[in-house]
Amino acid sequence: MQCHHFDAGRCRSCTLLDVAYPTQVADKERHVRDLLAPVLGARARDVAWLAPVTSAEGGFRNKAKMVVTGSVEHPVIGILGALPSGEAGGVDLTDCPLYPPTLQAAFGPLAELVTRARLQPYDLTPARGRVTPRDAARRGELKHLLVTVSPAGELMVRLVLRSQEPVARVRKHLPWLREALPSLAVLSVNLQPEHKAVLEGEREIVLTERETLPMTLPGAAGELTLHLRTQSFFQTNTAVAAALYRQARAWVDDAAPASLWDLYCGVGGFALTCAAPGRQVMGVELSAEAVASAELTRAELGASPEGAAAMAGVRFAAGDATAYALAAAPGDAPELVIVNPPRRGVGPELADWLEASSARWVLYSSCNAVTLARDLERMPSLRPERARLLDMFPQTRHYEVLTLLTRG
Ligand SMILES: C[S@@+](CC[C@H](N)C(=O)[O-])C[C@H]1O[C@@H](n2cnc3c(N)ncnc32)[C@H](O)[C@@H]1O
Repeated sequence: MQCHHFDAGRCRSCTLLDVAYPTQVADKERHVRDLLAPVLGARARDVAWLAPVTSAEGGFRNKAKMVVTGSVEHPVIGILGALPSGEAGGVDLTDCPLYPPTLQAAFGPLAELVTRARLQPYDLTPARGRVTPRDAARRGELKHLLVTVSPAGELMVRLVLRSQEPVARVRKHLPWLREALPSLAVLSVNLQPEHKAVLEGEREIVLTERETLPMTLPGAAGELTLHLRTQSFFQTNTAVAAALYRQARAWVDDAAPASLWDLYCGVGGFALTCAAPGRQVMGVELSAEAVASAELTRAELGASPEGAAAMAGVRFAAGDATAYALAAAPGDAPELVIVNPPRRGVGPELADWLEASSARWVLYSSCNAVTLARDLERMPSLRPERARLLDMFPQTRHYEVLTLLTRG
């Protein structure tokens, strides 16, 4: 992949851009095997590694998390980086080649919305000394633009604002935005009043009638449409996410558990893919918005004659995954537990509970092999039997790895 921002030194996010793609994938597989080898010891030889799932080298990111700098008249949508002058400032990344053309095309109309609705970009540089009310007023309103594109090319746009003050102006210009950006499905304002480096706040105001973005993925048996509400996690690379859920479904079907949990379930990708008639499925997730998204998909799938039997046993709950597991006696565990935690891993408490539990299989999907190795160390009774690397994040050192652990 070629990138003029990388070549000019304006953006260095793609740390592997100089490395040929097949070498990136081979290095990642070596990395995860090397990390797991000391933890697994002789058991490392028994792991059946499937060929890695590769990705398109560019245009694969379904979500842009952009900082907005510059002025109302000339907003800069991109990142905070080093300007040629050496000072920190906004770097325009609207043509970043990691985004598909449908996502790149959204930034022109969105920049114009900033100007029309007078959305003063927020000054994200750290405040020096005492901040007077006048300084605070000058610091602006618009912090980030969060844009997600669905496989059908529809968009969810979230404006992260300091306060509610500009919301009426955004509403006023919504009819214009719909015309300028016909692919707009969901527009919302997220309020993040604090002056700190946090991407988004807790409060969300949805300005469109539609509240969810349908993400239609090729599934194991036909298509699967997952609903995505605001404030819900979705895997970054839609095509590789679809492959991840298909692989999970294949391994779960081989194990054929009568009951399973999907911990850290997000909008329910694993739970809904792995549901089957007669199978009890419980998804647990911290974000209430993500759980509402998963519930909506379950209801939709359950309304069709083909889906009704599979969805009959599916439930979701909002809450902490570890607390949910620890509230159950280890002997009451389901036959199979899927875990897909954030980068920090499942942590010692949940790993110890899984180790002591009656679960016969754990399907662990990890975006950080360092914490995966640490968690596996605490689960010596659960032996990785199959594993597969899925290259969710080309051009970077990151990757996803899925492994099926079987109680030895
Ligand atoms: C890597 S994402 C996986 C989401 C989902 N499995 C998927 O495929 O899209 C991790 C998820 O864990 C959720 N999460 C973070 N901390 C959690 C916790 N303590 N308990 C439950 N869920 C949590 C996040 O909101 C996020 O949706």
